[in-house]
Amino acid sequence: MEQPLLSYKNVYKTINSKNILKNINLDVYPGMVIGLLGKNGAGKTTLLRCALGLVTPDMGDISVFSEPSLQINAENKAKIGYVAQQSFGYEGFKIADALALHRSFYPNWDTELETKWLGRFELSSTAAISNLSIGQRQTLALIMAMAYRPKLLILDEPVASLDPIARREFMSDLFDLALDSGSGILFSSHITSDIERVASHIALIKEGELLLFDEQDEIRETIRKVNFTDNTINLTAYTVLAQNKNSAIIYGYNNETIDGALSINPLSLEQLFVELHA
Ligand SMILES: Nc1ncnc2c1ncn2[C@@H]1O[C@H](COP(=O)(O)OP(=O)(O)OP(=O)(O)O)[C@@H](O)[C@H]1O
Repeated sequence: MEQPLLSYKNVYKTINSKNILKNINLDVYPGMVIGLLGKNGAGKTTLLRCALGLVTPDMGDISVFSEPSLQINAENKAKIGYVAQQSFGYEGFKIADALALHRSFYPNWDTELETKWLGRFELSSTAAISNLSIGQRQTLALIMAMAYRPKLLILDEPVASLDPIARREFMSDLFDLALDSGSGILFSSHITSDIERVASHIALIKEGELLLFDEQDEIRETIRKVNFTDNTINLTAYTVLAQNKNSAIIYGYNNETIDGALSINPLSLEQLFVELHA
């Protein structure tokens, strides 16, 4: 059977007595583009940093290319692309020099892709990195992470500072990369429309818990908001993601009748996100 590129098994992390990650189980396989959606402080960055061995879990196992994440060898490290939420080195460099240095670490560097993206995002190779805007720095960081066609790409809010056109183009490239190179991509975002546009799978994290992880199509088709007056309604056939006196968010709905339901409505990803945080 195909091995996951990245696998979290029963992962817990506590920082300063606060439970930041609670029993995370998640597998990233080749071809998957997983959108990790969660509020500020939900644990997205911590989850991503655990995969890179930058944060050590208290319990559970994380493997990357079937190796423990805390002991990834150099060959496997070169197959991972990572763009952090902020921070970008190469201050004092021109774009061309920074790219030349970065490229020298990666034998599989795709120069054509580099040139195409520099052109597309209007980055001049003679520009000084210290003069770039935040969005331009983010774009360059993305080029640096993607041009060696990593097998596993981990992106922490990769497009937050990009304008809508750049975001759209970058997101579509991301999807192509996964399809062309059989890579797996795990990216965090608050922007539900971006996730809807490119993610094959959605992982929804709330207060350190993965509430939902599945194919986007499955989520779209089987998530419903059920309204009712009598909260003895029987929803045991479904995964209930949230419930109050008069409504519930259920998962696994297949167009059947639910006795006692006043209405059963589909939800967009944004509506689902809002409902789960109400
Ligand atoms: N090194 C740390 N020391 C103390 N608290 C931390 C540390 N790292 C993370 N946390 C806490 O863990 C929680 C999750 O943080 P994390 O950065 O993973 O969230 P996030 O979902 O990425 O948030 P955002 O969308 O705002 O980037 C937050 O409450 C944060 O304050």
